[in-house]
Amino acid sequence: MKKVLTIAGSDSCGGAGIQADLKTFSAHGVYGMSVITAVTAQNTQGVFGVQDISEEIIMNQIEVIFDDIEVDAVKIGMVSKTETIKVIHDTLRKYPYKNLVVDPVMVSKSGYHLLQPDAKKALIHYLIPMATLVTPNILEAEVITGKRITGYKDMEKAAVEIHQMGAQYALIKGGHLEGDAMDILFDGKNVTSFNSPRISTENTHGTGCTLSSAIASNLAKGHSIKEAIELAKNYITMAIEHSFSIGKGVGPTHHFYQLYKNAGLL
Ligand SMILES: Nc1ncnc2c1ncn2[C@@H]1O[C@H](COP(=O)(O)OP(=O)(O)O)[C@@H](O)[C@H]1O
Ligand SMILES: Cc1ncc(COP(=O)(O)O)c(N)n1
Repeated sequence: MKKVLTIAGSDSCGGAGIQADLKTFSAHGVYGMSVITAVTAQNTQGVFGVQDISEEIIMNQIEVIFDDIEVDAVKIGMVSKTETIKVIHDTLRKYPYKNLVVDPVMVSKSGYHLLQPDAKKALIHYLIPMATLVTPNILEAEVITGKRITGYKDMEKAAVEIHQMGAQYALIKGGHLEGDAMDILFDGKNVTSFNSPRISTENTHGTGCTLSSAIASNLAKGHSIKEAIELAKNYITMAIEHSFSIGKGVGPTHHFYQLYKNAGLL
């Protein structure tokens, strides 16, 4: 069985973060492991508290996994602050990690800053060059490139620019624009777009976490980058179609092995 590691924050209500990642891994039939960077007190309405995990324990978690287990892919999500980013960078570098998907999580759907504003530079400097794939949403791509993104052409330019910052591939997610939900990949040579009709729902808590974990699972299974994204795009579209309300705010996406198996996605 393929083994996939998420390095991310815990979301107590289970819609995003480590919990979404592990559910996505299970639905893909890969074995999920986790390094927790921060614990959030979060529900569908917002983030009400954050406790960052010490650098020492983050380092310990990464080391004991890699010292013991062969890891087929790694996904990085919420990294909170500069010290967290540095310790992840310094520790991962000691190992032959592969298929590293970096989701540069900055602000939650509920508007909470999950990355301290002064840590953006460190994320760009330390994590982007390590990445096989970086998956920013529109706001994150704007912050990383320092340029406004209002449509397809801007997304294309941002993907090229993020590739030039050292990521092997860059996927700009269009979930926050209008019209179809279109994501744009730059692979160093060509631009490819991944399209799906926009689903009318409020329940999109954890969509970015789910997409990046699905891509990491598919890369671990040996799919090419384009196949991995194409399959993950189908997965997230279905997960949003089957999303549901669990509280008073933004509900989660759906992860159910049999649903995806029946749809021929696994
Ligand atoms: N309403 C929607 N309908 C269909 N796909 C969506 C919708 N919202 C987001 N997506 C897709 O979900 C994935 C995550 O995108 P996005 O929501 O932009 O990321 P994030 O959670 O990081 O803000 C992308 O593939 C995007 O195109
Ligand atoms: C621990 C954690 N990680 C990531 C997200 C981003 O997810 P979203 O953008 O859907 O709020 C989150 N809310 N919480």
